[in-house]
Amino acid sequence: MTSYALPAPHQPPAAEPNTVYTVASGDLRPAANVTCWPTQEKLESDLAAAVTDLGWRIRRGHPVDDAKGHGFIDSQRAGVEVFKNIPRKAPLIVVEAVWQYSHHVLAGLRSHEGPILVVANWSGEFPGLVGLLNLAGSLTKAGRDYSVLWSADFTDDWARDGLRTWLETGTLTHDTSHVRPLPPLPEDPETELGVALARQLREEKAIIGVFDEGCMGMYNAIIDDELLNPLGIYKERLSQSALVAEMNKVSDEEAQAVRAWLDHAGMTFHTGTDEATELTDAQLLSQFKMYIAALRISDDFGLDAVGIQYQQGLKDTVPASDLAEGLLNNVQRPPVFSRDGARELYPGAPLPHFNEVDEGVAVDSLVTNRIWTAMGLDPATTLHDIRWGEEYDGRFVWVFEISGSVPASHNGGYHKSYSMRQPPMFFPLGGGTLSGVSKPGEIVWSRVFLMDGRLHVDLGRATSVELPEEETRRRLEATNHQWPIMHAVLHGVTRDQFMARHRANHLNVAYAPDAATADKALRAKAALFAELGVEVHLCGDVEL
Ligand SMILES: C[C@H](O)[C@@H](O)[C@@H](O)C(=O)CO
Repeated sequence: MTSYALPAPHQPPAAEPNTVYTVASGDLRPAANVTCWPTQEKLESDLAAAVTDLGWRIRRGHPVDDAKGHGFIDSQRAGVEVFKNIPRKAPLIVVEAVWQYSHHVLAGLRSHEGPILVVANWSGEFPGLVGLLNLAGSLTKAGRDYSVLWSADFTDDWARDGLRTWLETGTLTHDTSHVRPLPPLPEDPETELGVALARQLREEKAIIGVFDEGCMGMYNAIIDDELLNPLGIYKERLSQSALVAEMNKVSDEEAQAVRAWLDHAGMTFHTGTDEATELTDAQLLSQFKMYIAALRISDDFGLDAVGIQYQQGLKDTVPASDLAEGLLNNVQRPPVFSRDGARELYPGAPLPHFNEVDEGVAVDSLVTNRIWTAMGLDPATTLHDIRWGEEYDGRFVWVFEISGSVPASHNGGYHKSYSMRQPPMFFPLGGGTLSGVSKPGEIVWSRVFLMDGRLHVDLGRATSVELPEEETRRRLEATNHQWPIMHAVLHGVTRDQFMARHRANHLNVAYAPDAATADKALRAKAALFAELGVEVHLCGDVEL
């Protein structure tokens, strides 16, 4: 008999027959959880109706907290506790109408032994589809099997059939026949360029600056050094507090000069005076200080790309990082000098910025910057959230909409770009966006992701299309009108194929002047990644 205080083994409850358990992962920010809760309730009741009609019972795995005003799992700890009371082998549905932090549920999902389904409502109102895609990417990285499903309200046959299949078999497979492995590439100038740039990267190495790794539970967005370093890419781990310290050293005059440059370039700032709900001149001044500080620290550390987490910690300290991020990603941007004024920093070039410190985006932005620059193209690149989409005029047109900024060239220049206050529920201290409607044109889209312990990249082609002003407005109002939007038509990939395959909430986009050049740039990118040992997948109609 031991005298030690042995913990009593935990006994999860046994699964009940014909019962499906549900959990809902939320944001960390109470304002977001409370605001989004009615929409989540509606999705949960739609789903429950469908599950019940199929002859199953639904049981919520955790109660609604009346004092908090919502029923979301709002921290990793809360998730760990919830999963203690969920039968290990029961079928489990993660239900998401909102942007959620995957790490709230990842610990529980990793050790869950029953089938897992992640569902979201096909709606732009809140980033629920974005939440689903992040969890899918995170589970893929974790090597945990799961299925996914989406529907406007779970009354349609497609969703009900899918639900039935998952309930009966524990798995749901979608058509992903649009994905194929990279065939041998032709020996041409694009392949030569991709291979040469890959070798340069591996030999000469690059450094990405990461201001506080691991944003909003995005486990999929952290690439281990062991997988990153063989590409020639190394992380410089930086603290957001150093960024604030550096911001405090920037003078008001320097920040005002950035504002004056942008005013002169024709950018519109929608300002007011109420700090709580409007964009103010003071918020903007702080954002320009961040832009200057980020460049100075990047110069100090010799960075080739930089990412600012912002959404934890910094969101309670200074206004949004987005405006700085959009500026960094553009070729034409307000000049910034070293502290002694002697040198312009990164003159005439973007410093690729990866929003939300998504390291898959970091790798992608870095190589895109190099390929596009070498080809003499505009290297401005950005990530977008895969937010939502609907048919327009017989085509499925995606709403790609990142939560705050794109390089101005994507909007057709600063004179077509505007800045609006970030939504208070996510951004208590405000700050402006760098928004606009992405110009029509040919694009290459891509996503670097982790699967089976390896790096992969999906590559495809798309067209950014122009929609009538009224339809653009409708789409903005149906989502976040403050954020930059791209109307994207993917080449040879249906809505459901894309949703089924994509392993992240983000994708990268870069423009080319015409279709033939976009195909060439994609080819160079494929060659570069293949040379680096990244597994390349071509998605949809891709001309090699
Ligand atoms: C402000 C929100 O938290 C956003 O950051 C979120 O919707 C995302 O963009 C996730 O990619």
